[in-house]
Amino acid sequence: MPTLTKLYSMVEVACHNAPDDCWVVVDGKVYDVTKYLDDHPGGADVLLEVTGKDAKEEFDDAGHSKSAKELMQDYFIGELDPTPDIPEMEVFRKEQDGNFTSKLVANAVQYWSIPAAVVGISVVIAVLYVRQK
Ligand code: HEM
Repeated sequence: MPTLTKLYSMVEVACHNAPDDCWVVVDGKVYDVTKYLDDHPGGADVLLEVTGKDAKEEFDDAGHSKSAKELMQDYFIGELDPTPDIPEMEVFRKEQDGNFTSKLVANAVQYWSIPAAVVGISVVIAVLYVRQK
């Protein structure tokens, strides 16, 4: 039967970095070694040095035995989430200048200048036409 494996981000793992809350990552697997600190034959210090971090290199350097690797399973709590962190979306808002009058003027210029020019030119042409008669 398939089992559900909990996924942890590296950000979350990094929060468990104390002697009373000590997680380590080895080969993409997350271990809570808090209760093993005092029993670890390599000492608590080496584990505390890599707590909240990926300790694959240090773990391999120590040349752990097969039985040590089997023992690790007792402390396994989940796997590292392979999904890359998605940067938070930034919301861009057009600057609000808050000045009502200047906005009104800007809108008037934008939307009324052409019709007003057309009307003005038409009036001038009409006046000239009437005077000629
Ligand atoms: C759940 C995780 C771990 C378990 C269960 C574990 C278990 C053990 C065991 C049983 C030994 C005795 C030697 C052997 O049988 O290989 C040992 C030694 C050692 N471990 Fe770990 N270990 C763990 C994680 C780590 C990590 C992350 C590091 C490095 C940061 C580390 C560093 C060492 C060192 C330096 C020794 C001493 C090696 C020696 O004296 O030759 N261990 N460990």
